[in-house]
Amino acid sequence: MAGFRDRDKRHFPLTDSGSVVALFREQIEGPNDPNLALLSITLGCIENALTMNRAIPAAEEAALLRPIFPVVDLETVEALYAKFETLVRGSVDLTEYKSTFSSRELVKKISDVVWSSLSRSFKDKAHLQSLYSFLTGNKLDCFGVAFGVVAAAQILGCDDIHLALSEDHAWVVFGEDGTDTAEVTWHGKGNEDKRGQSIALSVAEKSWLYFNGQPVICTRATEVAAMVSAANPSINLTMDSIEMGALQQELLWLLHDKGHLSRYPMALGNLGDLEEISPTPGRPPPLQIFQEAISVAIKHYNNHHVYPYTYMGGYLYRKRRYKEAIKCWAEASNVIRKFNYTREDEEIYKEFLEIANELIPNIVKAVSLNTTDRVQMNILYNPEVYADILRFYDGICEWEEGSSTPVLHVGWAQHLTFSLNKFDPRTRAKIDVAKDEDSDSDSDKESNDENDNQNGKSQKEKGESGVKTGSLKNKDPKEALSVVVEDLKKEE
Ligand SMILES: CC1(C)CN=C(N2CCN(c3ncnc4sc(C(F)(F)C(F)(F)F)cc34)CC2)S1
Repeated sequence: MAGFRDRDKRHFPLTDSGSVVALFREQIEGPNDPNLALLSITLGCIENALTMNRAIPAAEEAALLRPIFPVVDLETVEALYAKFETLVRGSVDLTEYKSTFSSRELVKKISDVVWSSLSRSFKDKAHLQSLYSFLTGNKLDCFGVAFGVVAAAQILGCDDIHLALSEDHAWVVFGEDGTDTAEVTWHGKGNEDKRGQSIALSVAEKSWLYFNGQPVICTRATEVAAMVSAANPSINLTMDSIEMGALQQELLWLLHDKGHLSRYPMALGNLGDLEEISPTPGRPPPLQIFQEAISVAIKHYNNHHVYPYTYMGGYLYRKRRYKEAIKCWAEASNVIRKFNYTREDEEIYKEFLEIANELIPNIVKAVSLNTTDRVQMNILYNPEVYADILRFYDGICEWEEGSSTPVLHVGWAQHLTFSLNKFDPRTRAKIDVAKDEDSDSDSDKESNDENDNQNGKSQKEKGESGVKTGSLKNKDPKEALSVVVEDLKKEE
């Protein structure tokens, strides 16, 4: 049973990042499970102090010699912890739930306790992910609600209730073998929340949102990693708190060194981004961290995560390593083609839209203008780059195939033709698009659809009800693209 122990209290007052790291280190090293509520309140308190109401530019603040890192007093954290514990224990009568393992009813009850305390205000602002926000402002974002349910479960001694994460949604797993699932928060805008329902219903749609059965299942330590990853150093749209970013980076390295990021690609991606902003001496470069995230996704999640490739692609794009960036985006598309697009997949749709309609056009514009840089110019004469752009689009076409919601529209075609036409015609003639072998995509898509095939519907037949878009696999690229462009124009 988690509680605020004397050994925890000894760390307070926290006066600098080192004392915060020491508290997290002791909590993670055990012997007991880390206390999620204690750590979330503490981290949220620091984030609040470092990012909220910091109207004065840092330079002036420094001139005022005002200490920036907040002192976190034991009384503050203890009072908020007691408030959370009183709310949770006061609302859930455990004698009503007899079994050793948690039931769906208990999970729903805990979710209701968090849910009913929320104010009805704006939910997708920043800094709404911690229990500090919940306890001082009754506000949580959708991740924060899921995290709050798990922190409350820990206080109740429900050690079988854990956080499950996809790339854009969070839910919980529970029960004897930890395979029961339940929605505990909402997702996106304008979607009715499905709290209490099991996820199985949604995974049937093979949507990216539910990862098609490959979510990150957290332990208490990975739940600490999620809390740290969800910390938000931004002060406003243009400024980040250096101190909060540095603290987040130090905590992620602590978790990394303890092996708690070894099944959490997005946290590794976050760490890679932080290392790009401010490299830690003696630590691996960002690219190596992004590569580690990709390897984890391949090893543990059957290569069903998109973000490891877009983390690396974004980094390479910023470093003007355009050829390698485009290869990453082709790999990202190779992941998304395994899914069917559903209306709750907007976040990843926006990701691919930005790559196709902004980043790749910017690259072909930049290299065709910048004729001095031979290396960059060569991109438009490089059949591999051209083939990777075709692979990128082919994955999106396949993503759309058999989906209930269309992905592509004529705007995509305009950017597609703009980008491809910038390539030298001889280069376009050089590539050999794989004919319709039994490529892994068929097996991937089919393996996802085996239940469809079991009830007699092949992917194609299933595709009848969905949107049909030409896939490039078995056509000459130019002919295939003209099919895609014509189809899209017809829809206009
Ligand atoms: C390459 C990118 C566009 C840069 N940032 C990306 N992020 C930022 C960090 N991020 C995350 N980073 C760590 N953990 C999680 S758990 C999670 C989520 F499940 F969706 C939740 F909980 F619903 F918000 C999201 C997320 C989501 C993806 S992807």
